[in-house]
Amino acid sequence: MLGQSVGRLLVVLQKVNQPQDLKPLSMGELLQLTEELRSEIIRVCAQNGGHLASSLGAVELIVALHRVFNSPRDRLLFDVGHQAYAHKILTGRKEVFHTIRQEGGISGFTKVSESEHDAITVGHASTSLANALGMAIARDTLGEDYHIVALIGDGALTGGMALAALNVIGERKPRLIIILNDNEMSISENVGALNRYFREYQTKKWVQETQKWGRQVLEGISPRLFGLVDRAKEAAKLMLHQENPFYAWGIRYVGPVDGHDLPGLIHILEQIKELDGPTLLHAVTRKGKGYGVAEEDPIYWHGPPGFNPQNPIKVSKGYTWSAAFGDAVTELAHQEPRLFVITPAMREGSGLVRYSQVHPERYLDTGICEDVAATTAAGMALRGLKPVLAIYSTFMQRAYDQIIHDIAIENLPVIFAVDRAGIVGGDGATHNGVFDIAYLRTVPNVQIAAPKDALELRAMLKKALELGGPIAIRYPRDNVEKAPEGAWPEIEWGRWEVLKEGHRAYILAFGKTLKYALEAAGDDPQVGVVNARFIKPLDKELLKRLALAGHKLVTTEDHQRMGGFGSAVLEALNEMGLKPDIRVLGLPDRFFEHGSIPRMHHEARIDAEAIRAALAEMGVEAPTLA
Ligand SMILES: CC(=O)c1sc(CCOP(=O)(O)OP(=O)(O)O)c(C)[n+]1Cc1cnc(C)nc1N
Ligand SMILES: [Mg+2]
Repeated sequence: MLGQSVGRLLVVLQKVNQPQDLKPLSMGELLQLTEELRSEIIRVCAQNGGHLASSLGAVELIVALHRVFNSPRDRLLFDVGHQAYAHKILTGRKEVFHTIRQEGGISGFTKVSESEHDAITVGHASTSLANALGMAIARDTLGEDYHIVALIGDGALTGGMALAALNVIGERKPRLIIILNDNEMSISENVGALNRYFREYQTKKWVQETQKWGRQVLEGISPRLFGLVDRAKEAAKLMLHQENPFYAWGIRYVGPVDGHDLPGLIHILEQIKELDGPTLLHAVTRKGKGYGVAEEDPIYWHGPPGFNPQNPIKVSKGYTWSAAFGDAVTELAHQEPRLFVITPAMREGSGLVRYSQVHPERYLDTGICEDVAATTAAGMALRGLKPVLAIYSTFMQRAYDQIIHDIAIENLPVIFAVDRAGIVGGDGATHNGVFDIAYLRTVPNVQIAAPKDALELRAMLKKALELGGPIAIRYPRDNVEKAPEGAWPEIEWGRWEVLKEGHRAYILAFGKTLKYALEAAGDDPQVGVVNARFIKPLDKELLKRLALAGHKLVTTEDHQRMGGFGSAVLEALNEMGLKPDIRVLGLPDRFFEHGSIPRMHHEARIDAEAIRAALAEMGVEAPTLA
């Protein structure tokens, strides 16, 4: 069942370019608009890929928000921002919506520099509430008057930033509205005590509704009896209300309401906008609403690649580094009973679905809270486990202090399986994993490695378990050749690998840029290639040997040049009093938006052409083709 939205004519949407165009529409037109928005979101996600299920589930909420409030005067904040496709269409970007996440196109998340209607720049979860708090304080301090509404998903609400912001909001009580978009899903099924509570609460709410029905029946029989039931109902409501966690946070709670009931949402938002202080509206939605396959499998359709909207079938992304990690750690856990894997809400993305099924007793999804995940790993390590924290490079930024304070100082045996290291493509600047070498290598005790293939990944994981201490093993968003099951090669820790000899120059590369190095060297006898698979510690012995032999050196990395691997090499050469001719290639000091990874690598000057240019600058010209 596809859902009625596919391929609709955009009759009402033709009349809507800006949010104020919603005001004169009839309820019938608004309802049709929701279907047309769904049709447009499906059409564009089919061609571009993107966050389909999340955006389909938030359509009514977004139409209601733009009907009731007045963006950009009123500030509408979207947590993570991946569910805001309808918002983008309704706020002057209808004509460019088809460029979303494409080279030079609009961002897949809300972005302040993209539109006055985008209140915050996002991509990482759980930031909307603190932003809303700050905006409310600014508004009130400056004596201004406008509404602030933050739409946050149940997954994003598992983030510590969000929960801590509630604590501050509930005490300061600024006038703001929080809409909890509760679809029981993060990317995977949502986790956590709050999530469980909401499920129970909804059941209790059903009981309340049943009581209401019962009251109407009783009213017909005996007003006295009705009075008893009414008092019982009030008591139940009080109990529910007091049990309601937002009550403890000092935040008015309204709900749960049907997040797809557009008239109901508009009505209740009209009421809530008049209230002072903080109000949380709990809206229950269905992820993927209106598109059958996405409703049935919101996990796959959370962020699918392109698809045929008339015949949407799942496509395999090929064998990825994430899958290689998942296979390796699933096998390793059979060999090492103390191994325990933690993911901060990225089970699918980190390749852990099978691991979580094979070793459920040694698997933890903490929800979207990388800080908690890291320190939980510390606690496990302190008491004898060997935790592996599977974490994206970009999201590990959320755990920086925990890595230093809770893990590195005591040199605890925690392995970081750092996925999506490097530029990631469609998700853009908020998701590029291009800072981890810089922010990790300055931390004492932390070691950093980057395997060239799935076999080296296995070798590094196994060796890291033996070595202990905090060890980050980083790998890119890419496909990789599958390693044979049961293959556990040895590796000489800290030693680089010469892949090709050269008599004048050597390229030092690792991870994704290794293929650029091999491409640049080709069969040029002048130029050698080193798999610099250990970033900390460097292989200073080999580095010294190359420098003393008078070789020119080029380093290249899919990471910020500042503070990256090349910086480490320069520091080491300086320490050793060596001054070879060297060029350090890496990402320049700016952000890279969404787009084609190879093209961005080319633009960043870290690819084969840039390597050859650097060699030529040092007098090592590529051999002219015979
Ligand atoms: C896009 C992205 O990177 C998403 S979307 C998402 C699930 C959000 O669930 P929520 O319930 O808030 O929304 P829903 O999809 O509408 O159900 C996660 C975990 N992530 C990855 C992620 C991980 N960790 C952090 C700090 N930020 C993000 N964005
Ligand atoms: Mg959700």
